[in-house]
Amino acid sequence: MPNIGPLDSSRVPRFAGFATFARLPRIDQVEHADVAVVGVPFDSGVSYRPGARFGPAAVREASRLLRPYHPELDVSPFEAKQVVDAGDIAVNPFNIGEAIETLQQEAEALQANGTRLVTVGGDHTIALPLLRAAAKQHGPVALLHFDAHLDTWDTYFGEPYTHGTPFRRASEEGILDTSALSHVGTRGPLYGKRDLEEDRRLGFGIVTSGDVLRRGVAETVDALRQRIGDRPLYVSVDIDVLDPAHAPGTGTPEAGGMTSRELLEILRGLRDLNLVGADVVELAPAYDHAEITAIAASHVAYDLVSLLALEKNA
Ligand SMILES: N=C(N)NCCCC(=O)O
Ligand SMILES: [Zn+2]
Ligand SMILES: [Zn+2]
Repeated sequence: MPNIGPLDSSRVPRFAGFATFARLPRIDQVEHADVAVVGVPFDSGVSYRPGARFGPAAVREASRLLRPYHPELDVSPFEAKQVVDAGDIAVNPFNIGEAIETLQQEAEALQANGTRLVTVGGDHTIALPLLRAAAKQHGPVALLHFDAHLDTWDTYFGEPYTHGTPFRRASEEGILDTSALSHVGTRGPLYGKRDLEEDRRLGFGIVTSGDVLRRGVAETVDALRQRIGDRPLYVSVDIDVLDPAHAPGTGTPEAGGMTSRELLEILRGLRDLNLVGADVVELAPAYDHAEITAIAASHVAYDLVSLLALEKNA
């Protein structure tokens, strides 16, 4: 049986009908999903502008124009694999601890039959339970973290579970492979030099936004690939890695970021690694204009799905 693809846009115009990611079938319309795009409308962990809870709905709307063939990766992801929209994982907006537990359980349940997840947030808090779920299946994972921020801070207002702390917690929990951790696109003022020292102590390598500019995409990709090797890899994309010109719709914007072209080019350089899961987070549509950020996020999600579609064992 061929995989069920998106709605035929020559019969039903793209702008008509329910918004699922890329107009793909819902998870209950297929017997087995190889790859699922799933939303997590949660933003109770933010430190500045709220609104990422509306990210999944905005990505679905902005993804209506995505087409079924990826020329740069030479793959038709929805033919190669059964890709679905798994809807949203509903979590408690008033209790971060409970939300994290629920999300971990639901992600584990979705993954149980070998389905690989591309999760659309939601704020960056959600990366922690998603990493826990990935590590449960694959052991400690290599992490490629695209973000203006380190997100390895210890606490905010004494609270350990926030969108600025997921990778500190993940590191403490032993679910990251500390020999292959990279931040990409880092920039902006910090609280102090100690932020960098502590981050380095956790094992992270940093490719700043300026490094990407100076070294270019090809050298950046080479260095990242060498570090990752054949380890199980989780990719976390905070959309604020992009310059506010490319992603105004986000909660903690920082000037001097990457272009969406650079980000997509780097992602395309990641083919034939052992990608086990990914997320795109921190899209806050209320600050967006003309869907600039939502379109960027939906293309990032499409590229991540395409990378998973190329995986031999996914
Ligand atoms: N956007 C994310 N994930 N984190 C930003 C935290 C930066 C801060 O409030 O100091
Ligand atoms: Zn960030
Ligand atoms: Zn972040």
